[in-house]
Amino acid sequence: MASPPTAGTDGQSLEEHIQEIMRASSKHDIERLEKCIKEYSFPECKAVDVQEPTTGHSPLHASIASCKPAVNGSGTEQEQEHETTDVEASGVDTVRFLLENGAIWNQVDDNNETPGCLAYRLGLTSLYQLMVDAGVRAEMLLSRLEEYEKLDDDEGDDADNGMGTASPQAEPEEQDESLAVSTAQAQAQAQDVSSSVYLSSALALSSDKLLDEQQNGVMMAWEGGIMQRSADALLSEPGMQILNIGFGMGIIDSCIQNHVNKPASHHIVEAHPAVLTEMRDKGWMNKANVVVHSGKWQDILPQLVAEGEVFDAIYFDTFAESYADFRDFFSEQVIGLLNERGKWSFFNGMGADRQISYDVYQRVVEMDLFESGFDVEWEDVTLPDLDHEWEGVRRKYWNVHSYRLPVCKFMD
Ligand SMILES: C[S@@+](CC[C@H](N)C(=O)[O-])C[C@H]1O[C@@H](n2cnc3c(N)ncnc32)[C@H](O)[C@@H]1O
Repeated sequence: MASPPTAGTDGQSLEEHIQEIMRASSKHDIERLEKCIKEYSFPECKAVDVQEPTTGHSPLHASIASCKPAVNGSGTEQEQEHETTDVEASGVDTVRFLLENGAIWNQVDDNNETPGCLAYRLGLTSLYQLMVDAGVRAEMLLSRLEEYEKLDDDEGDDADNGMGTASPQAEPEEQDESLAVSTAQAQAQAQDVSSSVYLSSALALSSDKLLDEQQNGVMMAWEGGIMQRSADALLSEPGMQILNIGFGMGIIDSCIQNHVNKPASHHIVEAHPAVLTEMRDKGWMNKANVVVHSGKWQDILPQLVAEGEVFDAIYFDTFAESYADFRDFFSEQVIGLLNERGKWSFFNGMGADRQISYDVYQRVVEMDLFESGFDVEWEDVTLPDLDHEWEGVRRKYWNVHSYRLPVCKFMD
């Protein structure tokens, strides 16, 4: 939140203004909120974005928190449920009103929760859904703005920016540092490494993980189940031509090699010199049906298209690249490489450090895939308990319970 001035203009202190806004929010008093928005215009901070000093709650948090289902009620269970539903309905109106008046969807409180995280934790489904919708709108708007900016910028600039730059604020230059959690931004912070830095950094490979120089998890063995299911989803019959982008620990490539539906040919694109050395040491360059392409997919894939290579299945899982890179991959490259009845998939880890980001990204990706001419089906994969997996890893990048495995095809 931008710091508001210390005194109001009507004799009331700013703290009193904030208290009034928070009270109106928790009571779902839209009339009073309307008045607050009109009257308390802080030059640097909108009334809808104030934060309560002891909890860091925004008006959105307050509106949601007061919908919390009562634990000790006197009525029957049914009556309690009914009460909760009524409160939630008035919460929905208030949250909608705040969002329409510019409230920031992903402002975090002192508990590191966005309003959506709070709604999720409290099991308030309709409020959670409203916050997901708000996140999707903000992310889509931002990604469109970025496209316009890109058009204005020098066309050949391929500088990497981590896993995306999206933020819910409409204008990137107006971003406030304390509101830094958005889906794509969370990823950027999670990795905190650009593609060019990553590709020239030393790597450490152990039996259960591949780390970069800053101990970011590039790949971890717990993802093995996801890789197996992804290979199963793609290899529907023997004798297919498959392309995998990003070798990492070679988990999915081993699943492909050992699959009951053995592929006729198996191409792998890998850009990191240390990973390529490991591949060489482990004999991947000499396997009968394997072709390894050393270099970035951005350079290799256009060559494969020019050579007329076509695949029945493609898997995409790179590291330290932006969402814009990924979008370039599926909007520009897949069309030239995938057989018209082929299938492709990708590692769906965007926003996976909190449920709301994961859900927002799923919708954003779905829309972008649709725009590029793909249908996507999602399969749920239950994950094991990951609590003990993160020792020695800089940041826990996975914080959602189940994995949604995408299978994409050209639209009919
Ligand atoms: C997350 S790992 C892949 C893990 C793999 N799916 C597995 O099952 O072990 C990502 C890999 O992509 C590679 N990579 C990153 N950027 C790349 C790029 N632009 N082109 C090709 N490979 C890239 C990384 O070096 C790394 O080996």
